[in-house]
Amino acid sequence: MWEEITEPAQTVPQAIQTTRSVVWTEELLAQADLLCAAARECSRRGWVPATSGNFSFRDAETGRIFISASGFDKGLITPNDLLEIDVACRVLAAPADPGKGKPSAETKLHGVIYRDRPQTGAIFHVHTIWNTLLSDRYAAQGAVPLENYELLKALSGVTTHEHREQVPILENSQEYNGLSKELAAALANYPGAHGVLLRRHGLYTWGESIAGARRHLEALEFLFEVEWRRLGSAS
Ligand SMILES: CSCCC(=O)C(=O)COP(=O)(O)O
Ligand SMILES: [Zn+2]
Repeated sequence: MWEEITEPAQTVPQAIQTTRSVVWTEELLAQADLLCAAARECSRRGWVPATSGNFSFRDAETGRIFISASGFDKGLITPNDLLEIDVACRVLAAPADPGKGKPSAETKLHGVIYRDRPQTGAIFHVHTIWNTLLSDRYAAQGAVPLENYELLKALSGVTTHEHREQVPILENSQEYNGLSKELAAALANYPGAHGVLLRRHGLYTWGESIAGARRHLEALEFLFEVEWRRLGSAS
């Protein structure tokens, strides 16, 4: 485990006016624990280096959304590092620790996915070597094609390896209003997609539950590595 480093975040989201701390029910806290365990596992696998990555879940019963705070080591995340937001990405409640009072810089992207994929129960964002390389390699084509792999069946709704999964690629940007519109367009243009890549940045994937999002993440990252190695051995 890395020692905690308390450097300030490089990207500073909007200032937050919040007067209350997150109120956890037993059921929500169990989900928060699951999300944080998955995020820490991503860190152990080297998928969220140097404070990158962000994670959220939406409770199916209440519609309440919780997202990771910005700019800290996600390998150390606990439920105390989650903020509650509404569908418009306004902060409703924050951790008591003022250093954790800002939601992910990429909160708006989570909001677009929850809005435009209404069945979504969790969203994971990771920066891996394979997704970063492939997002650049296929940028001109606009999407990474993954086809005829057995592990495609780990993606919800896919029942055969004879499937062509397209993972759309967006140009990276620090301007999140514009990027949100690009993301909404990609979700509309690729209705079957289980993830979206930001070029030279990372992957967003989601699922109907935390376990579903985690399964999609593992499958896509496995397939990205296979695809990159296949391209290398083919040239
Ligand atoms: C050093 S990572 C740069 C920001 C980023 O891409 C990311 O995934 C983490 O941002 P957050 O505000 O969610 O910590
Ligand atoms: Zn990122």
